[in-house]
Amino acid sequence: MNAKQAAAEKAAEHIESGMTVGLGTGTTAYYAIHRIAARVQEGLDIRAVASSKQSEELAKQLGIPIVPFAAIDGIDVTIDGADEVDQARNLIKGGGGALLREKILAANSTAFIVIVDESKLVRKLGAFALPVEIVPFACELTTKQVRALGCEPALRAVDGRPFVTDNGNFIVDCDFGVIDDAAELGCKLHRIPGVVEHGLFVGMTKTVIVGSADGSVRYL
Ligand SMILES: O=C[C@H](O)[C@H](O)[C@H](O)COP(=O)(O)O
Repeated sequence: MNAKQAAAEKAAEHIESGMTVGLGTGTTAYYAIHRIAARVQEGLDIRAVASSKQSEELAKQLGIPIVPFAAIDGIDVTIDGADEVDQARNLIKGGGGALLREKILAANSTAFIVIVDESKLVRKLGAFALPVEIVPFACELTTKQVRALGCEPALRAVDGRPFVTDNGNFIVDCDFGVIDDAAELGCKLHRIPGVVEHGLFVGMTKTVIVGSADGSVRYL
């Protein structure tokens, strides 16, 4: 078992029958979805809402009952990965482009469990370029305002074309260097018209499960 799988499988133990479960996105959440699906096959009775089309497809293929966002009024537990985790459990997310739906799930969850391997742990956020989701029609103007906050934004592209999120938006990956005050930066980004959401998750989780290569896990 690898480190991501170890963290994911420990997180899946937190799910009980009757719960509404938020499914994250990415290579670590992938293992959680598989483990949850195995538990569903064993009789676990849950419904789930997915943070991306990719995770929704996977969950459906594996037999997890999926409901749309509009069908729920809250989530019991969301399990998701992260790109960086600092010592105060603040996160950078969005490496896979799913940050908007992920943040909505996290903000509406009683418990938000983050699953990572040791490589994601940092003293301060910022080595990973911060993903910021922006509206396509004002891409240049919005990016200019984001740049004025002190970063070098790069429009995310795939095969030479802008990457488009599940919500029809673009992502700019913003290198701010070390982020001293993530909450303040998050507020500044939210003030820019055209910014839909950013990948700073500040004070949103109390539970980070860190997996190690030997298959052991610890809670941060
Ligand atoms: O948009 C993607 C998400 O925020 C992912 O949870 C994050 O990028 C971590 O992904 P992975 O588990 O693949 O490293």
